Parts: sequence; structure tokens; C-alpha cells
Amino acid sequence: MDSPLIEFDEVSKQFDNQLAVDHLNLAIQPGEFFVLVGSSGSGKTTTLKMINRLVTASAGTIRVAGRSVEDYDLPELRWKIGYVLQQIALFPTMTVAKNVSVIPDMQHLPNRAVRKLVSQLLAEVGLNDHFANRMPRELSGGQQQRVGIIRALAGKPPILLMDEPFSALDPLAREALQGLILKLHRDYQNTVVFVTHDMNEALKLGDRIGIMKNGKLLQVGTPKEITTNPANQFVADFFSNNRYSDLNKILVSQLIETGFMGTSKIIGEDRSAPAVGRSTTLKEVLRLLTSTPLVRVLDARGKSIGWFNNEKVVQFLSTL
Ligand SMILES: Nc1ncnc2c1ncn2[C@@H]1O[C@H](COP(=O)(O)OP(=O)(O)OP(=O)(O)O)[C@@H](O)[C@H]1O
Repeated sequence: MDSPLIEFDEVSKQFDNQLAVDHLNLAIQPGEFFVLVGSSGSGKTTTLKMINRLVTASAGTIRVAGRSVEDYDLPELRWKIGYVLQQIALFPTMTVAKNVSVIPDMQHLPNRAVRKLVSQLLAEVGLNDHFANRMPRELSGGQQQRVGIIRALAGKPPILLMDEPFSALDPLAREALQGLILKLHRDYQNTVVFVTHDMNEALKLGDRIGIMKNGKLLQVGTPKEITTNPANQFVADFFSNNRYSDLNKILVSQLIETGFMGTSKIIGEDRSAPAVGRSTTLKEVLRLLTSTPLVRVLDARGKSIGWFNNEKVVQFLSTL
């Protein structure tokens, strides 16, 4: 395995009377999309801000690319790390193009290259060149957030920190931007640390998810590990608040009707995969998927009608 890009080693943060982060140990690998999830006040934002030194740890060490963040020169550290917030403070008196160019300009990229980069980045997030000369107040919330994201990406930082970036958006804009950030993550192969209080969002986006409570990490795992094996009652309850209360009550037929069964014949041909029927529970499907990559779905006559893999099931869970 690669060495971690971001490491927390016994990290704590004490604010006056409040222990916001409590002996945190965590290693995030290069290229990973890591989601920190937890209820309000659990310490997610503080954890994120310690990575780019917006908050200084009271104890322990945070390493980026093997070096303690304390040993970096601050601009050098911040250039490695893009940062996107819920309220995307775009500079209100600067055009969209100027907002996006802030870091490339600081990096002394030639003007022509900056213009090309801005145009390319705008296109990536579905905004044409006319947007380049608009002012932030002339954009919708979703468009502003798109500009906030490409502004953070413009310096090509290997790490992107995102703090509830979509929580102020309506559900449609939110879904579009979730898809977009996954695509950009694939294209740029950057490492993303994403904070949310929404478990559905975490399941949809994360390669791995860390669940926080009272400054502690309660569980770290893939969406599948967390859904099938909640580490304790709090994690289980966190799911139930997000309507995962009873996976025994959800049947395969519901996944079929909502379009989450795979139908590609090539994949479904694997006869060695275990089979389920329309009335099998989702809990059972998840249990099978812990030891096999594929589960076949048979109709009442035993004819194969489709399949599930982890991706399909997690996509379904993220819609609940
Ligand atoms: N600058 C500060 N001074 C004092 N206490 C703080 C400060 N920042 C955060 N805290 C406290 O630390 C705890 C963790 O806060 P943090 O913002 O990290 O939580 P969070 O999980 O991100 O919450 P939310 O989802 O509401 O943003 C909270 O109790 C908060 O009140």
C-alpha cells in the first residue's frame, strides 16, 4: 500500500472548555475520497481545519505527505490544499474569471495560460465562457458553488478539503454537484476530505467514511462495511435517523422497481454467484455481498433476471 497522504497521529484539539477532537488516529491514502460524517458539534470541521492549519492541534501530529504540517511554510501547505466551504466566500468585487485565477496568478502562470485554464475549468462544471465576466452576485447558489469548486481546483492541489459544500443547495443542484465532484475526483485523481452531516451523501461519495461523535472517530470503513457492520449502537442509530432502520423490511422487489438491479447480461452470467429472489431482504443481499462481488436475482421459475453488486446497493441506499 502507498504511504498515507494525510495522517493524524493521536491528535487532539482543546478549545477553552471544549475538547473538540479527542485522540484522533486516521490515515488517508493518496487518491482517496474520504468522508467525515457525524452530528453537529462532533468535531468534523475542526479535524478538517487542522489539515490546512486553519486550526492548530493542541496535541499530536498531523502529517501531509510524510511531513508534519507544523514544518511546512504556510503558503506552501495551503497551495497543496484546496478548500471549499458551505458559504463559498467568492470575492464579491471580482469577476468569476478573477476569482478562479487567484491561485494561478499567485503561482505566476502566464496570463494566456490562466485564461485557457479558466475557460477549461468553467466548461468542466457546465458554465460557458459568458460566465467568466459575470460578478458572483449574478450567479445562482449552485453556480456560485461550481465556481467555488473550480477556484479550489485551479492551483491543481493534490488535496481538496470540502466542508458541507452542498448543504445550502436545493436537492437537484445538490445531486448534480455530487455527481460533478465525483467526476472531477476521478479526472484529477486528487485526495478529497469531505465533511457532511448527511449519511446518504457520505454513502454516495465516500470510498471510506469516518463517523465522528464527541471528537472521537467511532468507526472508519467503506460504505459497505459501515452499512453491514455498524461498530456500535450510535453508528446504527445514525443510520436509523437516516432511514436505514430496518434493512429487513426492504425487499429485493423494491430495488428492482426503483431501477437499482443490474441487467447487463455479461456481468449476470456468472453462474457461481449466489442467487436471491424478489422477496429476499436487503439485509440478506448485503450479507451475501460481504463475501462475493455479485448476487444474481432469479424469478419465481428460477430464471436469471439481473444482479446486484455493492455499487448498485449503495446507490440504492443513497436514495433512501
Ligand atoms: N473556535 C472555537 N472556539 C471554541 N469552541 C469551538 C471553536 N470551534 C469549534 N468549537 C467547538 O468544538 C466542537 C466541535 O466543533 P466542530 O465545528 O468541529 O464540529 P462539527 O462536527 O463540524 O459541527 P457542525 O456540523 O455543526 O459544523 C463544538 O462543540 C464547537 O462548539
